[in-house]
Amino acid sequence: MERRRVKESARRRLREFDVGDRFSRLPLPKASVLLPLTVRAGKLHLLLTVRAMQLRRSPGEVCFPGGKREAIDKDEIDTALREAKEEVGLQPEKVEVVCRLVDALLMNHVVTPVVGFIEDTFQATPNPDEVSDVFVVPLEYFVKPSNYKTLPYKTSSGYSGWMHCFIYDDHERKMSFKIWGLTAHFAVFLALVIFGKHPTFKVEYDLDNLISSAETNFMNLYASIYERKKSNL
Ligand SMILES: CCC(=O)SCCNC(=O)CCNC(=O)[C@H](O)C(C)(C)COP(=O)(O)OP(=O)(O)OC[C@H]1O[C@@H](n2cnc3c(N)ncnc32)[C@H](O)[C@@H]1OP(=O)(O)O
Ligand SMILES: [Mg+2]
Repeated sequence: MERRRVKESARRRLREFDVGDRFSRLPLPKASVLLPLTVRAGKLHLLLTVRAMQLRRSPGEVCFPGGKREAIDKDEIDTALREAKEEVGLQPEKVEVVCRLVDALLMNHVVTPVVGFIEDTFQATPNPDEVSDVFVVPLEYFVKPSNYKTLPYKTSSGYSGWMHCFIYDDHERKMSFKIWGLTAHFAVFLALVIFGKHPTFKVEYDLDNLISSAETNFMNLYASIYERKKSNL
């Protein structure tokens, strides 16, 4: 009963923030990630992966199941579900897709976060070519962390800013995970959407206008990178 209530309240909030296919036609290559939500002990948790060390890009970093769009994918949701199946053995029919949130930019790709509920009994089977570990974090950690800092960054196109960095200690497994950059950006936004409260650290949004400020941030970043590219042609 508690599980049903927690999911219903999250579902309602998420639907208000669904961008649908609003950003689908941006002329950049596409990638998607799945933000898999599960309810454990009455609380929402997010499933995350650790990338295999032999991957060319971002080896050993924490990220969501996901990857680049392929020709067979009909939309961003298809990409996220296909990649989640390939990487952690999650069957697409076992995911209740709820919404797409505002995109982000990484490595010249538009990355779409797709949010879905998965069963609390799901047992991941990581594909060792791409994933070395799978773990879950209470979603609330991304608004009320015990170990948090910001990291500066600068893109090759000259854009500079800062990013969130969380250290999450999984006491049961006696392991620590560093969650930062794009992955932390999506986790924080998801937690803000669902909990609708102020986090214990500074964020890049106007919390009274979360949807419009997230879209404005994205379009400003897009314009600063993409318009600069066009002017270099
Ligand atoms: C601001 C900078 C940051 O945020 S970095 C901070 C911390 N890191 C993060 O937040 C991670 C962010 N990155 C991501 O989420 C992902 O890289 C995104 C952008 C979603 C792209 O997905 P990604 O996982 O790289 O792409 P992908 O899954 O399509 O492919 C990954 C590589 O694996 C390869 N691959 C594919 N299938 C197989 C297979 N069966 N066996 C072996 N290898 C396989 C792909 O060819 C791909 O390789 P490559 O990257 O093209 O060299
Ligand atoms: Mg991947």
